Amino acid sequence: MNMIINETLRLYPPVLAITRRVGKKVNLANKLILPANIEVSVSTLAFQHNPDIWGADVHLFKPERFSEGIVKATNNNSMAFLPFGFGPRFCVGSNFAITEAKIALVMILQRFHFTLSPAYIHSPSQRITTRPQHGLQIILHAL
Ligand code: HEM
Repeated sequence: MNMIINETLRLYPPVLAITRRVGKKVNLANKLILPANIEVSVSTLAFQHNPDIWGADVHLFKPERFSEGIVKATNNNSMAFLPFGFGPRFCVGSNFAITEAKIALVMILQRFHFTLSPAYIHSPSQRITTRPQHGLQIILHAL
C-alpha cells in the first residue's frame, strides 16, 4: 500500500509548491545568485513530473516504481520526491496522514471492492490543495 500512496502523492501532490524567503544573498553552485529578501517557490509538481528524474513513463501511474525505495525510484535524486516537503520544515503530520489513509482504505476494502464510475472526469485542480474538480465517483460492490 505504501507504493500506491507514494505514487498517488507523486502524480497528484496535495501541496503544489513550497515557498521560502531568501534570508541573505546566496550563490547556488555558481549557477544562480539569489538576492536577499526574495521569495522562492519550489514546485513539487515540476520535480515529481520531471522525465529526466522519473523516466519516460513519468506521467503513468506505476506504483511499482517505488518497489525498491525512493532513492531508486528517483534515480538517486530523493529530494525530487517531496510531497511532504524537505529539511527542518518537513511535514510533522506525514505519518499521521499516511496511517489515516491506510486505515480508511482498509476499512473500505474489508467490505467492498470498487470500480471507477463512467461519470468520472479526470481533472485534477487546485483549491488550496489538489483535488478532483468534479468529484470522484466510484461504484461500490459489497463483498
Ligand atoms: C497528505 C497529507 C499532507 C500533505 C501532502 C502535507 C504536506 C506538507 C508540506 C509539503 C509541508 C511543508 C511546508 C513547507 O515546507 O513550507 C507540511 C508542513 C506541515 N504539515 Fe503537513 N501535510 C499533510 C498532512 C498533515 C497533517 C495531517 C498534519 C497535522 C496533523 C500536518 C501538519 C503540518 C505542519 C504542522 C507543518 C509545518 C511543519 C513545520 O513548519 O515545522 N500535515 N505539510
